[in-house]
Amino acid sequence: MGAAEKIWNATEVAGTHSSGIPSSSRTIDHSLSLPEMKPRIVELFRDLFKHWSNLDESDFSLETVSGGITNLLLKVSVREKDGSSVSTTVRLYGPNTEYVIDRQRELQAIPYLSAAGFGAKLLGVFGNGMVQSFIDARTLTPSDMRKPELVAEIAKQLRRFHEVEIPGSKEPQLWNDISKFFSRALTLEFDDSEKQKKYEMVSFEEINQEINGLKAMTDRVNAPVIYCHNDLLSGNLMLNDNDGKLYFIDFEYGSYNYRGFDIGNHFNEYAGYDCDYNLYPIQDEQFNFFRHYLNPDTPHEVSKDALSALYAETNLYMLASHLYWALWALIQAKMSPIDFDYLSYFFLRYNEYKKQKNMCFSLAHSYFQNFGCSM
Ligand SMILES: Nc1ncnc2c1ncn2[C@@H]1O[C@H](COP(=O)(O)OP(=O)(O)OP(=O)(O)O)[C@@H](O)[C@H]1O
Repeated sequence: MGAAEKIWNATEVAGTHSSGIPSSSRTIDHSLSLPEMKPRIVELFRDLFKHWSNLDESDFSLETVSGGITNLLLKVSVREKDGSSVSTTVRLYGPNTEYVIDRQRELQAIPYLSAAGFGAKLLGVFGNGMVQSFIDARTLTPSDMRKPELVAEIAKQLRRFHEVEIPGSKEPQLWNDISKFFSRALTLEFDDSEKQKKYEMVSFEEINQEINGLKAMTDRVNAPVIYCHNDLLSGNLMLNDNDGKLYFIDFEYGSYNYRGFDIGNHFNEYAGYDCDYNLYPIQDEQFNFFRHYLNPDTPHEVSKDALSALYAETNLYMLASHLYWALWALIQAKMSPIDFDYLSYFFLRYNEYKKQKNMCFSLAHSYFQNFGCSM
């Protein structure tokens, strides 16, 4: 058993899931270089993991895994006294990410998701980040994500994910989050005059009407409320090619939410990093996903009506995913230190919403006519 597992088991034995995780109030400055960061990370590890407190600084090695769009992710390998090596990741939360991410919500859910076999194991938390186990797998690309054999596996796992119960409120967060993002986005001011001009082109009155109209429409759909990942893009899916194990990672946006939102949001991610929405899955591809999601053991037994119902639900909530990330991008345009054209990203997502709206609404209307209001 590796040390990481030893720590994990110890924390589980120590008591209820969330209370047993080692924690430290230390923070690590995001802007330091790796050599400057190293002694601070070593101190943090000594603080969190007492059985590593006697190791030398030279027993620790650091490398960057990813800048991520949101966080800085480091791989920290620890050489133990017996010569074995344990690999962990240290995630440093990006500055100002608290404007769009509820860290308490994330930390509350991780131990339960982890106990159900999802994601990396949570080993420790600190002032501005967390330590997790290192997953030995490769990150999927957007084109991997649509390969039929992987689609089946993703759909099955998403179904299992949606069955995890997280204690606390079961209230769906979609419209609460959209409303929070909307209020925050409404009163931004940019020092850069070009950005300010672009921002002033946003019609919040129109967006508000769209939010209300879409909410009224989705309220007519009886979408199950379950624990959702809410950000299932290819970068959050990892695959170990040797044993075929697929990992869902990064639960920052996880919450109780509508089933159709999680699936529709995942389908939007087929557009990939170039945001080519022509790559959105066609009906046959969606049905393939739905079959494995609805009936993982006997996918070919799913009825046509069940497929049509989930099709209408998913494609209505797919619109909500565009509104959600469009408003998120406005806040990021102001708050994020990352050099990315978030304002253009707002227009991209909002224009795609407008482009798809009529098609998705008429799909839902014809579903309501044929099958009544409840799906
Ligand atoms: N526990 C882990 N073990 C190994 N690699 C990991 C682990 N967690 C994340 N990664 C790698 O780092 C990348 C970024 O991680 P993550 O998605 O958690 O960061 P992020 O800043 O939230 O990114 P984004 O905002 O783009 O989703 C992942 O795509 C994956 O390649």
